[in-house]
Amino acid sequence: MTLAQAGRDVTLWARDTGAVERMRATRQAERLPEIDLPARIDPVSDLAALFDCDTILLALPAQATRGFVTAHRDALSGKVLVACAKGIDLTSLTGQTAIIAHAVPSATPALLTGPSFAADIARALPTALTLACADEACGAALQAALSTPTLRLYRTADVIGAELGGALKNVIAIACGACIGAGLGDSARAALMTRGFAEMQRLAASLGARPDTLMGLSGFGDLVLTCSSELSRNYRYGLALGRGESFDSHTTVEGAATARAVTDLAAGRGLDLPISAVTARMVAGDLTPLQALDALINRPLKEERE
Ligand SMILES: NC(=O)C1=CN([C@@H]2O[C@H](COP(=O)(O)OP(=O)(O)OC[C@H]3O[C@@H](n4cnc5c(N)ncnc54)[C@H](O)[C@@H]3O)[C@@H](O)[C@H]2O)C=CC1
Ligand SMILES: O=C(CO)COP(=O)(O)O
Repeated sequence: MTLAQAGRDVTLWARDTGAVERMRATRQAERLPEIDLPARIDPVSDLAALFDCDTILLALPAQATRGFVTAHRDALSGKVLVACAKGIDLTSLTGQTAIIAHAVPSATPALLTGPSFAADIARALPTALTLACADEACGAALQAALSTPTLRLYRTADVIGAELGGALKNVIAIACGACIGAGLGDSARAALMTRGFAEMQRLAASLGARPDTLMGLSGFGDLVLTCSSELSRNYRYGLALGRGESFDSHTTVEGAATARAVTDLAAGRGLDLPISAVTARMVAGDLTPLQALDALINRPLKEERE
């Protein structure tokens, strides 16, 4: 939307031919109601249309990326593939760019991440994001190509750090939603955000991320947004958990699978990540929010820096 508003031609591929036909007919997308698609967006359902595109943004749920890039590795060969998903793949326990690199070795993987709700960007509200690419020349070219008058991109070569910030904040957002949903208050949420951020930094450092990346838009920035806005699906899912209500199972909630992945990664590294661990158990239905609180608040007292 923002690229088309800025005058670039955009091909929008989707697998659902009915949805594509409706987008072509109504010039609106069902997930972004009441916002008109700019004329420069061309919705298509034939993957062959991507053969002419040298840069492709992949906006699939994180757990779907592996299957998609593996199935379409020939069509994606040699392209610049920009992952937009925020999650850790449960099978490989890796981020999106490692999945792309493994499935399509001839592609150049990159990542677009940071605090942004789709509806805000589509409405041309001001937004700042992180563009991460290990190939620095490609990263600079992408930064220029994907920035618009309302979307300001910052660049980094620390792909691991940017990926982990975006993935891990979703787990903490579920915990924060559960906290508010269970009526535990804003002070408790601030504690969860802060101690949750410490867990994000600890795991990211053990996986090779640069500390300053976690302090940036892709880490701290997205944590703040996702833990404090009811526009976030991860936060709303947490709210439902806290209230003991059900949640629409068709809605993409990346933090649910990533909480499990974080538990596996932490176990393999001997890391203690208590908020992520109780969140994974709440998601699995093994712990109520009040039992989670009990488990966290009764831990042995310690120094804050530990
Ligand atoms: N919606 C938002 O505001 C933001 C979303 N993201 C991230 O983008 C990723 C996708 O999120 P949304 O677009 O919001 O989710 P969504 O659930 O609205 O859309 C995902 C789309 O992928 C399609 N899809 C699923 N599996 C597929 C497959 N195997 N092949 C082809 N298409 C498939 C679905 O049919 C759906 O149209 C997530 O990781 C999310 O964290 C990141 C920043 C903001
Ligand atoms: O990543 C997002 C905001 O930056 C979107 O958050 P949700 O997936 O929780 O809706």
